[in-house]
Amino acid sequence: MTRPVIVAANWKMNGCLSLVDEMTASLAKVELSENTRVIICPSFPYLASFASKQIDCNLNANIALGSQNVSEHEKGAYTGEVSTEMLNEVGVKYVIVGHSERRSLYKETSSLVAHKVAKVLNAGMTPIFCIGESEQERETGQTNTVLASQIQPVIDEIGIENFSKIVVAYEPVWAIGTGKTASPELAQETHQFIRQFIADVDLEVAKKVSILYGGSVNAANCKELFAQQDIDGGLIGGASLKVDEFSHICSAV
Ligand SMILES: O=C(CO)COP(=O)(O)O
Repeated sequence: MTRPVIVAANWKMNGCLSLVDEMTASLAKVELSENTRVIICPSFPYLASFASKQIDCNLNANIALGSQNVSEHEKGAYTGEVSTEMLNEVGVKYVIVGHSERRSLYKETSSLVAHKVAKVLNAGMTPIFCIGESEQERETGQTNTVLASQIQPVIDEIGIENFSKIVVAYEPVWAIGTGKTASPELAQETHQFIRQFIADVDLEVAKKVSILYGGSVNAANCKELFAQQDIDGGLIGGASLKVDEFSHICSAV
C-alpha cells in the first residue's frame, strides 16, 4: 500500500501577509514528487489571502489549505469562533484538531476533540487529528496508554470505517518547539504502535491511514524521519515559517 507523503505546515500564531506572499511564490517554484501532498495552515485572517494566492500563483493541485482549529458548533452566538461552513467557503481542505497546545492551553478534552473530528469530516474536509504524550508520561511508561486514550474516542465517534479518511499527527509534547526531535527509531516504534492499535480494530484501515510525525522537524532531519515505514510525513511548526527551509523540505521528500 503506497500512502502519500504529507508535509503540513502549522504556522501557529505566527506569520503575516507578506509571509503568505513569499511562501506561495516559493511553493510555485518547488518541484513536488507525484506522491507528495503539501498543506499550509496559517492563522484564520490569512486563509482567504492564501486561497487567492493559490490561484494567482497557479499552485500545484497537491498544495492545499488548512486551518489550525474550528468550532464544534454549527453557527450562532459563539463570539470569536469559526465554523466548518466558513472554512469551507474560503477553500480550506484540512483542519488541525486537538493540537497539544489546544488540549493543554485551552483545555480541549479528548471527547471534544473527537466531536470536532466528526464535525470536520461531515463538512467534507479532512481532520488532521493530533495526539501525543508529555515528557512525564513518556518517562513513566504511559505513552501507549495515553495515545490509546486519545485515539479510542475518535474511533467511537466516527466509526472505524471512517478512520482512514482522517490524517493522524503524532506529536510528542516534549519534542514540540524544543529542538529535541524523537529519534527516527523512537518515532517509528511509536508510529508502529499507533498503526497496530488501529489494525487491531481493522487491518485495511490501518494500512490506509496516514500518520504524520511532528516535533522539531527540519530540513536536516525530515528525510530520515519520513523514510521510516510507518511515518507518512510531518506536521511542521518552526521550520514551516522559513520559506527556503520549508520549500526545501517539500521538494526533498
Ligand atoms: O507543534 C508542532 C506542529 O504542529 C511542531 O512544532 P515544531 O516543529 O516547532 O516543534
